Amino acid sequence: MTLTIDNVTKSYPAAKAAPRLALAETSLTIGRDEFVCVVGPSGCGKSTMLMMMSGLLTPTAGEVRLGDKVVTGPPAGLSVVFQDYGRSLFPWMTVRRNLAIAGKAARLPRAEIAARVAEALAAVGLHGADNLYPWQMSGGMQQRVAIARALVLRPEVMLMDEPFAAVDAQTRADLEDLVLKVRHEYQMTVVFVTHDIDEAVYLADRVLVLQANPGRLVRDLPIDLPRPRDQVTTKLEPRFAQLRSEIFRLVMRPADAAD
Ligand SMILES: Nc1ncnc2c1ncn2[C@@H]1O[C@H](COP(=O)(O)OP(=O)(O)OP(=O)(O)O)[C@@H](O)[C@H]1O
Repeated sequence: MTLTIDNVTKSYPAAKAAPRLALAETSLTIGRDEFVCVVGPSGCGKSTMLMMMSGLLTPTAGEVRLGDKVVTGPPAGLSVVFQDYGRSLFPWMTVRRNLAIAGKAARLPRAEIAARVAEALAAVGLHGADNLYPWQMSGGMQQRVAIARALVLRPEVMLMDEPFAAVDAQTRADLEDLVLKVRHEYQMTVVFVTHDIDEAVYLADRVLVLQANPGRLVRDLPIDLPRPRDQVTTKLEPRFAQLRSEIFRLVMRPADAAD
């Protein structure tokens, strides 16, 4: 399904000041099966854009569409994974129950939920972890559980908001490869917000660069690196370094610099 942002503006009300313009007049289309990373300095509206795609926030002007339907609340066929797995998983529930709850909310039959939970746990490499509690697992394992829970819905679109920002470098590299694998297996469109430019270049088919004050899209850059990707050889490619420098310059330049 195509995800469309059509001339979207978002401002937040402020108590004793003019509303804060978080994202200004932004338009873009994300095609089926694309992997799009969103980068930009802090406060440029990355999470705001993602939350409007998820239907958890409403645009002040313009519209978001999934397929030909305007997004007015959390749509079917779309899952979100947040950075803070500690808060998004229920610590008093086993892994199996944490995943099953997503299927119950979608009113799936019990047998279907059980099959999807097993499938999702196998997809993230946690086969056999059903009866553990989140607090018995490492941060990386908990984020795998959060990804598995998103997969239970077999989403067409997965939105990820800095999902690997809180884990160590090796775990992060493993999780990056995991997300490339499950994206392929579940044939999902992925929109992935990150502060890490290397991560964006490694994962994405396209990188969207935003700038702040107000948040706006300044570059939509195709990532022409060969697939399948590999943490060592891909990151040592001269083209990887060129793309990373181009994006770094865009992210770091002053917001009022001419295009
Ligand atoms: N609920 C809110 N109420 C008021 N202002 C908000 C709210 N959420 C975000 N903002 C403001 O909107 C702007 C964009 O915020 P947003 O979190 O989308 O940026 P971001 O690029 O994701 O930032 P970061 O990289 O630091 O997470 C910021 O100036 C932020 O302070």
